[in-house]
Amino acid sequence: MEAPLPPRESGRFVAENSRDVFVDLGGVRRTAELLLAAPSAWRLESWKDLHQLNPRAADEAALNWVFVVDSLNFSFWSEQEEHKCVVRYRGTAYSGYWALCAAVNRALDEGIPITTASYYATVSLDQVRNIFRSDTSVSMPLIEERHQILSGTGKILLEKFGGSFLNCVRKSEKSAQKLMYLIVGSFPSYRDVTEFEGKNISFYKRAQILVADTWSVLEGKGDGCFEDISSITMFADYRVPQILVYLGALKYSDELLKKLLKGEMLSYGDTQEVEIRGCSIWCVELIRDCLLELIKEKGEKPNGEINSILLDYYLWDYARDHRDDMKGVPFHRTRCIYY
Ligand SMILES: Nc1nc2c(c(CN[C@H]3C=C[C@H](O)[C@@H]3O)cn2[C@@H]2O[C@H](COP(=O)(O)O)[C@@H](O)[C@H]2O)c(=O)[nH]1
Repeated sequence: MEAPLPPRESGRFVAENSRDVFVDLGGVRRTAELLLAAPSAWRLESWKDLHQLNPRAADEAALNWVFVVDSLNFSFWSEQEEHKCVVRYRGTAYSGYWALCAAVNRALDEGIPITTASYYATVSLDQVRNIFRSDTSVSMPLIEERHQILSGTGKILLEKFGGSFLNCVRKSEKSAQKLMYLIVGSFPSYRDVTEFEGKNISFYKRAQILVADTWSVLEGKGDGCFEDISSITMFADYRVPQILVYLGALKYSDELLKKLLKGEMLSYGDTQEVEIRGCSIWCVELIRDCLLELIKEKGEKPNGEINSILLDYYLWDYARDHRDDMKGVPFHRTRCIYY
């Protein structure tokens, strides 16, 4: 099989050939203007400042936390919004992605070394059920897949990288692209690839967010000082497309919108599912270009990196904070281990 197009080129190819999802340039500009007004929010330090469950440190243990979390960072949506997995941790109830982080931190507090490869390489399904137990009657989705991925990934990390993700990062020689391809080459569950209009394409959503979270947890310094970090695209999940539609930067055909409003599921690799993910990647690339233009027009210099990672983080957090406003805009329901 020929090598898939890299994520950015895949996004562009999908956007140029999409039939049910469209980038709206007026909405792209309006979203760039919204972001321009909030420069303090989308900065690298926000990864720790805004999120109490993220590690405070920038050391090997923090990296191994990021690695386990991003290996399991997929598919948290529930059939009914009101019945979902919730993890209570230090007095706060967390759902979705944050329920995963809360469960990892709760396990560590309970003395379970969930971020140590020699532990999770041989973890049992019962132990995984206990670690990710919900405080409601709704369990975290795909718990058996999470067990498979944990033990398989732990074994590979032990065999190839001495049990520490830091060794994998160091092999990338401070290149974000090298690290991304080292991750997808070493760990099968990160191979987020599919076919569209006869071409092999890749979104590598979890591999890209793992590179981004590595950059963030190391605060862009030392082993995390990637000279090509801005080549990483937005992470094609099921939340950022929803906020892009809400902000008018992305549009769905009536037929697709009707399907999503009915709660119909899309399978991983379906044409419309690929169009939503690919157009989202390309849409955020255009928002970033437009934002850089606006800053230049204002005669200002960007303070620090302005890249698709920070825009993605900001949009994802914005979606979390505006969940109620977005009630009328559906997210697409795909059950898979890739996002
Ligand atoms: N595009 C994008 N997708 C992201 C994230 C994150 C978490 N990153 C945070 C951690 C550190 C940074 O500070 C980020 O704020 C999770 N996801 C995806 O969302 C979905 C979960 O959504 P919900 O069901 O509402 O919790 C699921 O597909 C998950 O894989 C992101 O940043 N960008």
